[in-house]
Amino acid sequence: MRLGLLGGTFNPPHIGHLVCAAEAIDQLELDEVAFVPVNQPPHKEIDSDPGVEARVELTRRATAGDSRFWVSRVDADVAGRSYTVDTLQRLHESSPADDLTFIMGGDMAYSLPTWHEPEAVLSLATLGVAERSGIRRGDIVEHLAGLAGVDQIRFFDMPRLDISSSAIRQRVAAGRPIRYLVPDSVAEFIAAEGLYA
Ligand SMILES: Nc1ncnc2c1ncn2[C@@H]1O[C@H](COP(=O)(O)OP(=O)(O)OP(=O)(O)O)[C@@H](O)[C@H]1O
Ligand SMILES: O=C(O)c1ccc[n+]([C@@H]2O[C@H](COP(=O)([O-])O)[C@@H](O)[C@H]2O)c1
Repeated sequence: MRLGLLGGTFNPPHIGHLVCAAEAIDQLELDEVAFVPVNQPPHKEIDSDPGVEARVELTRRATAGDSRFWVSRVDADVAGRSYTVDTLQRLHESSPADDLTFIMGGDMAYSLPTWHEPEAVLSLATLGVAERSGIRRGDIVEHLAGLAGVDQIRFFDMPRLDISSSAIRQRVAAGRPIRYLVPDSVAEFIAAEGLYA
């Protein structure tokens, strides 16, 4: 199977994540996309973290309407920080026949040289990079030149959606609406649990 992986904090998931995954399936010819909520990302503290179980539940709700999407606990179950190279290694060991594509927004691709063992990441998976926030593929390729396996990167287009989880949290805190920016079932859980208020 050609399996896409979209890793993130998903605090909360929003339509930018869903469009990104759907466009990756379409343009990179993937069969499915597993959303991978991370317990603790390697490079940042999670702002207003409701806990990994709440973020897993939010991600389940966000992906429930599409049979090609599912939620993997491979990083949620790791105590402490998880590095993508380890995540890919675990997935490769559990399903060696799967062809893995690690999907990310262009902003994340730019940071790849600072990741833990980026060349090993590129040896374990294709990188599927969405152009986002005006970051151009030429700039990314130039920035990553010199990394072995950089030819493993595949780009795909998506409509620019200027939406981020931080902006959603700020809206909730300010009492502004988030309807249409997140699936209704996500907004309902945020309201019911009083998240980000
Ligand atoms: N609007 C968007 N368009 C395309 N890709 C996105 C968008 N928002 C997030 N992504 C990508 O989804 C992945 C997971 O992102 P993450 O869960 O950290 O969301 P975020 O909105 O960037 O969060 P935050 O605002 O809290 O930093 C990353 O690869 C990120 O680049
Ligand atoms: O492995 C690394 O060094 C590494 C560094 C930065 C980000 N990542 C992964 O990239 C994904 C998106 O990160 P973020 O910050 O948008 O949540 C998520 O799965 C992170 O674990 C991984």
